[in-house]
Amino acid sequence: MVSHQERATTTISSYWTWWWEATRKKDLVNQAVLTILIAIFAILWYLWASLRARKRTAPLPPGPRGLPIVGYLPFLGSNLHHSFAELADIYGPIFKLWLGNRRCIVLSSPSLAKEVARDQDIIFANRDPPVAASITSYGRLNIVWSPYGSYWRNLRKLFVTEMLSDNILDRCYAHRRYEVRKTITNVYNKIGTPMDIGKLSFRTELNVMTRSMWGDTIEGQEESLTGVSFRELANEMIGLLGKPNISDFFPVLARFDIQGVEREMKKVFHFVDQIMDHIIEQKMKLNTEKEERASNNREEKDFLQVLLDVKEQEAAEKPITRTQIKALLVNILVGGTDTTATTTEWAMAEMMSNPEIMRKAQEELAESHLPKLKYMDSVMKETLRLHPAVPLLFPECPSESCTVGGYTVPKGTKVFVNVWAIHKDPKYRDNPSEFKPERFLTNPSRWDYGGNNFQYLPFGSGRRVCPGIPLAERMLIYLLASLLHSFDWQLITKGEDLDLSEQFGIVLKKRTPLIVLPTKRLPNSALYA
Ligand code: HEM
Repeated sequence: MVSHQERATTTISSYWTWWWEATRKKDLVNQAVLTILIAIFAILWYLWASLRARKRTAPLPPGPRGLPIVGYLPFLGSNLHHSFAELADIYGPIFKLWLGNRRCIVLSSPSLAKEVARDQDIIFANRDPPVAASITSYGRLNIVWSPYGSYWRNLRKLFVTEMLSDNILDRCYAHRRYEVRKTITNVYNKIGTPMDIGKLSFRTELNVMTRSMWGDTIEGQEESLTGVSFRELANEMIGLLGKPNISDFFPVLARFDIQGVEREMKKVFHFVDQIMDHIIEQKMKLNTEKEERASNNREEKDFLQVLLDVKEQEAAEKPITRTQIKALLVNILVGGTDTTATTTEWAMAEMMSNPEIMRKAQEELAESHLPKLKYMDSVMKETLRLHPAVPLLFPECPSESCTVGGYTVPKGTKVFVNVWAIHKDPKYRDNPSEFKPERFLTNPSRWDYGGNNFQYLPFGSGRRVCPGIPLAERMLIYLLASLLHSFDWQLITKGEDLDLSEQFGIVLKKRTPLIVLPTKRLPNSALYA
């Protein structure tokens, strides 16, 4: 029996012989016929192959149509995460829409979040910074906006090992303690006066962060330097980062800066940059003054000092420039303060609406110390479930076209993961709109912050998961526990229904600030000093 393969080989070789013969004998007719046949065959084969490939490519996800040029922008409400959740109810957990001339895809289920954050994490490890963020990151030189690659990896590693190791965080406890005690004394001195919890938390967390980063290098000097306090500048910067900007939806219009966001940010950032330079110079001056400073004594170093030491190591494998140091410091300040302050405000607001939960948390404080505050930990987890500080994470931008949930996601699409919607999906929890810390008490290891359980992602997941988790956890619990331990809190108008509505931005804020009245709780006034 002659096999198919043998038969095919015989056929090809007989054609080849014919072609060879025709060429040898210079039989031009046969030669031309053959060439045309081969060309036709090649074209047909190419068409057939590309048709098959096209058939195999998955379709784009479904989604609303929108208008020419502006896309779906005019139909979205001010709370983008709510609008996306409503569209997911209609089109399913993966849908596509155009925002201006940017194609966007929104994912709203744990399994889809897993596909991008774990199964295809390298493709989705890139981000697309808004114009304002490009300015505050000195052109993508910080951790959050730098492209995925060795620069990002080294910077993140430096941050995690030099600022976030358990050892260093425990050492920084003194800074947290100092700043939180300062806040408690201030509140005590103003007892009976209404307090804005968001502002109070922001001031405290900002001071904790700056103290951990550069100690008291410029304490009180920044205002005389720029005429504005660092707190006001940080606030303005965060406001501008969260402002919807036409330039981000229509990159071709970016150079016109129609809303002036870029101009405004450059103005604010000029002052921030000045302060950063001043801090670095002061630090370097202090170092030369204290020549015999125990430079090898890691115990004494703050984060800026560690970075300056890396900069000075000329032979360092991965040297760092002054601009990169500034980019990193600003990143940590912006990323670490508003998120923690806003979460503290939400936790207080939810507890003010649920006095029984507040009572249980205060009771636990009377009995246990910080590391053992299981109920308080559940309050924080539940707060971040209902009000995740970054509800759509930072949009990812796939580096190549790929398939997610059976649909094509083209390269360069903006991909949002609606964590807020996942957290409130009744498929995964009972009464999802109810504030109920008890749901985190049973099986707490199932609900860690590390992004391993795709039903709960307040800090994101995958390669670009928030590296600040250990610091955030400590800052959140310590401040909240201190406020509850030292004071009782009342709403200004007794029996008023607290407004718990949200305002979307780079951080998910409470629409109306939480203003409450503190009263003394501890028996001994000396405990407030
Ligand atoms: C309540 C507190 C916080 C929340 C809810 C939060 C949330 C997040 C989220 C959702 C991301 C994006 C993750 C992703 O895309 O998968 C992120 C990234 C980041 N966060 Fe946080 N964060 C908090 C506190 C902090 C703190 C205290 C710091 C620093 C001290 C910090 C520094 C960063 C940085 C540097 C990134 C960028 C990581 C990267 O791109 O590799 N965050 N955070």
